[in-house]
Amino acid sequence: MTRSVGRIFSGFRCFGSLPFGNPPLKTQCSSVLFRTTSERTLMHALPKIFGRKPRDFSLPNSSWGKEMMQLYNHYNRLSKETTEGQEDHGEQWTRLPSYNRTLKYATGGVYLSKIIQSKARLFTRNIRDPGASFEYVIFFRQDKLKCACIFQAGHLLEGAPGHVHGGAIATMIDTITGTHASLLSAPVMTANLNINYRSPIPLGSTVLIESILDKEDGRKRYISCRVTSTDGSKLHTEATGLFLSISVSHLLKR
Ligand SMILES: CCCCCCCC(=O)SCCNC(=O)CCNC(=O)[C@H](O)C(C)(C)COP(=O)(O)OP(=O)(O)OC[C@H]1O[C@@H](n2cnc3c(N)ncnc32)[C@H](O)[C@@H]1OP(=O)(O)O
Repeated sequence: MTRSVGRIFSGFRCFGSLPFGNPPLKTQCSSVLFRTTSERTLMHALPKIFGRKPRDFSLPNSSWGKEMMQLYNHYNRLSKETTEGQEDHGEQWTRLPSYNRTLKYATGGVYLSKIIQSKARLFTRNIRDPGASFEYVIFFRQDKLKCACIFQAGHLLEGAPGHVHGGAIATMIDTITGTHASLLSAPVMTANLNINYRSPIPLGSTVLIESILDKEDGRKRYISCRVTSTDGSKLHTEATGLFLSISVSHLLKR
């Protein structure tokens, strides 16, 4: 039990950055998660245990439009160039892989059924039809002071006719600011979100969501966020969030 809780905690440290996909994250997470030979063996056996390698939802698919692809290529280029050139570590961006069963994959399949029900899926990744709901990819800067998310809103996210539902926008804001906070000090939970909706987001369009760390104070992380058009000229939404780092036992309380 204690060991399982320990592994879950390790998994949370990689909450937004899982041991598959991007090489820098793989190194970071695997050093935490798979220290023993048996754990490494388990890691190699994972595809057999789960049948196949989990789908990384943050990679391009056929539904991604021109703007989504342009921005993705932009951040991807910055990630590769700075990684290869080792020029400026502060400006180095990294793509975060994204799975629909984050904690299960982050912990190499070791989890407590009390926390993860077998049918549980990450809210933003539970519709497999490409382009129907939340298409997004998050990049973070290596110094973790800034995250950038490219978000294309699918037809299932309608609120006001022809526009994205405010709750869907809030979900994306919680996702990027929560991911940002968890990169700084996982595990975290959202304590407060304040959102101002400034201009509606047309359904099917692509927007840029950027988050910055405003302040750290003990267990508290204050993160603010702006949703804009991809060229930054139009402000759609502004938000601030407070995230509190928690102990794993907090999640076991019922
Ligand atoms: C991969 C995708 C990532 C997505 C991330 C999504 C994350 C989520 O959505 S989490 C789900 C939504 N959030 C929740 O359900 C959280 C529910 N709330 C809770 O569990 C608890 O209230 C929790 C954990 C936030 C805080 O509880 P606890 O750890 O006991 O802290 P507590 O002792 O009450 O407060 C600690 C400090 O924070 C402050 N604080 C707590 N809540 C708030 C709040 N809402 N507003 C302002 N300050 C607050 C307290 O005043 C206190 O301040 P100080 O230390 O200066 O006295």
